[in-house]
Amino acid sequence: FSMASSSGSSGSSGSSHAAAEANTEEWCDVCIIGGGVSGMAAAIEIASNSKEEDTRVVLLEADSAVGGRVRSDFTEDGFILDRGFAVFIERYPTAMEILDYDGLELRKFLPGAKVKLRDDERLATVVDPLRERRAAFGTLTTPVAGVKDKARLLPLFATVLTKSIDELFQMEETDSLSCLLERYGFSQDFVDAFFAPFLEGIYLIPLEFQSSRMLHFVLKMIARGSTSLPRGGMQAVSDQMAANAESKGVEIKVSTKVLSIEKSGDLYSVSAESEDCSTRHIKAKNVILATDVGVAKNLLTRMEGLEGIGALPDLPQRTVGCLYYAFESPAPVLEPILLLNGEGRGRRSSKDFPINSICFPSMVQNTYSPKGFELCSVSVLESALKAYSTENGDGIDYEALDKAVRRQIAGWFPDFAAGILDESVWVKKGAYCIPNAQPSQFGSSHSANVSGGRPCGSFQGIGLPAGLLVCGDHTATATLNGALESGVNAGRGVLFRASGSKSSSSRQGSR
Ligand SMILES: Cc1cc2nc3c(=O)[nH]c(=O)nc-3n(C[C@H](O)[C@H](O)[C@H](O)COP(=O)(O)OP(=O)(O)OC[C@H]3O[C@@H](n4cnc5c(N)ncnc54)[C@H](O)[C@@H]3O)c2cc1C
Repeated sequence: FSMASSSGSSGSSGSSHAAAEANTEEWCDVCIIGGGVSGMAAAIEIASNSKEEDTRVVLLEADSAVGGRVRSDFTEDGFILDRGFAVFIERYPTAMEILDYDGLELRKFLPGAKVKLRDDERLATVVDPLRERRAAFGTLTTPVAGVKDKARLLPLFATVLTKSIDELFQMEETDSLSCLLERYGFSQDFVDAFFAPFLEGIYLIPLEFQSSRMLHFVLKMIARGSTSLPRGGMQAVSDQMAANAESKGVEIKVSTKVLSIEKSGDLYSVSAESEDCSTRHIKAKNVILATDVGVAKNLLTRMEGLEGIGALPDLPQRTVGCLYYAFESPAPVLEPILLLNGEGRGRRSSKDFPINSICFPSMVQNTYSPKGFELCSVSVLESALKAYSTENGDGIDYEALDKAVRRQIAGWFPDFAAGILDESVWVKKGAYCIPNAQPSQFGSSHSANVSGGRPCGSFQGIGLPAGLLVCGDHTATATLNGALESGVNAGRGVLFRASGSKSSSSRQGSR
């Protein structure tokens, strides 16, 4: 991450255990590597359902706090900066099972979006017909969509609402762009103005590289429920999971980076380096590898007998950027709604027009800014970030990107332009570039586009020894829900092994 003007976020209370004893050897039943939401879901599943009362579950997290890609920073002057713009999609089935929504104190976005169209100073409003009952269907998307496009929304919504998630994932797969243009017959103009900025903001990749399964899945989730932000930022999701796991006896050790896994007899030996550079060796009956796909591949490849994993093609990863601005109230848009750049090709996610979407998180959840101030979050996709990569190619020219972003926002809100262009009025609070934000969701043999999660006892088709399991969003869908369900799968895999039962109720396969 690269960021400015913010302090670190709070870690889990498990951090107190992180001070390593030098070169000690420990023992546990389950060692979980990675404290993102998938690893924590696995830990909770095991700790909640283990038949053995004294099952010892240890979770090792390389970073200084849990959460992985679901983290926030808290500035000293009272702003919450999620590490990349993210929303909480309430309808996710596994999130509904695992998380305490009341505890998150969610505040909802308005359904729909406001869209900046080319050559139109006003922002057009797109209303979700299913939840905004006051809107007559014909006026839903004016002026974003023509009459034919409005009519074509009906079969799309009928599909996502009448089919179950599993049925949607079983439909013939194509890329999302072909699906929208050819299967549903939408016009290119409507796709460019609405679907592209909306969906690409969620999946971080152009529609042609995105599975139609994900298109149907995300539309179903959004049509059926609300999107929202937690009171404590997205980090609250991770902190709640960590607290839940710890309350059930899981030991979370942060600042503990796993260097290797070895199999010795029936046990695994996990070596990890702590912050003070001491090494800890943990013997475990079971290991769950809950890191991102790149780290998982590296650790597995170095294990005896699994060297073949190294020859597998790397799963492409998607990068996303996010800029934050703080300014005195009022915000240019007073409703809690997402703003999309619907200006079309060449004027979205390009060098001169880098913005994909904008949000004022403080209008959704007022904890995101101190009283009297607002926060603006600007999402910038990979193609625009590339246009601002530094000469040596390993960084982003944030100063130039910031200028282009301000110019573009000022064009959207001419009445606020002077303040937006003035760095002392709209103060840049943070700039993030998140590489490996999401694994590819389409086009390779192990894309992350599987409902329920792939079998956790293998890595991209290569079987793993008993007791070694893999989870993470790269094994399901590249979403919070995918990560959670893959973690539950892996947890059940461990429980199944412990039970020694032959009758499979585990989720070694799909849920
Ligand atoms: C900016 C952004 C916005 C997003 N927005 C949304 C959204 O709106 N809706 C949605 O559904 N999804 C969204 N996602 C996707 C979602 O956040 C991820 O799919 C999910 O969080 C992945 O969780 P995970 O547990 O699989 O992996 P991770 O979160 O990557 O967790 C892996 C953990 O392993 C740790 N680790 C790595 N190496 C080691 C090691 N050697 N030893 C110990 N620990 C290690 C890492 O530090 C990390 O904590 C977004 C992602 C990003 C980046």
